[in-house]
Amino acid sequence: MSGAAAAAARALPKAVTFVTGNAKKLEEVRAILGSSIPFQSLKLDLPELQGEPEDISKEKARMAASQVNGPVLVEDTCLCFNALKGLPGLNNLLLAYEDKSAFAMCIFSLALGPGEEPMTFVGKTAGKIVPARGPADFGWDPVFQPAGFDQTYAEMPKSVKNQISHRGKALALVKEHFAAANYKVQNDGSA
Ligand SMILES: O=P(O)(O)OP(=O)(O)OP(=O)(O)OC[C@H]1O[C@@H](n2cnc3c(O)ncnc32)[C@H](O)[C@@H]1O
Ligand SMILES: [Mg+2]
Repeated sequence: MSGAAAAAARALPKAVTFVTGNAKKLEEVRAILGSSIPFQSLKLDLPELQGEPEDISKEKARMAASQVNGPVLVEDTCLCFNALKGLPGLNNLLLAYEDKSAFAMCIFSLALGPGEEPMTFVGKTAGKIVPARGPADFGWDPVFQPAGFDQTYAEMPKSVKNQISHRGKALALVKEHFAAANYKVQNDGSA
């Protein structure tokens, strides 16, 4: 991707499709992107893949782009306390460990269409695992307390979470990319 400086506008056949089956994610992505990147959302049944997070994400984007036959954005998130990925009983498992540090990581991959090499955008937020506090309506939000804050993700206002979160940071990079790449949508998502 080197040397592709402030390019001429690249035409996209339609608006970007954000592929997810997770309503809470979608809510946050909507709030963070606002009107900066026009997108529609779609739930696709994609196989669960194995491998390195960035490779998984790229492969997910490739599959989604061929199914959608257009530009797609996909996202994978993990609470990276080694292998423990927000499983029920997480807290009890972690009682056995002295080190409660963790980080939330979000990887977005953007594929502009079928056969196009996906680009990835990673956001990380460091913190620690704590006994659950706050509303339990989104995954592991109640047990993740970001570094420098005394509230868990679940306790803080959404606007604060979105500003400092793994997802917010990754989407800031996506936005930068869109601003620099100057994509032009030919048919504004009416498909
Ligand atoms: O369709 P996709 O987009 O893949 O959605 P998913 O629900 O499968 O989402 P992931 O595999 O990326 O996420 C793994 C788990 O982490 C949870 N999760 C993702 N983002 C989170 C966040 O910001 N806060 C708390 N939990 C989150 C999510 O609810 C899942 O249970
Ligand atoms: Mg998933």
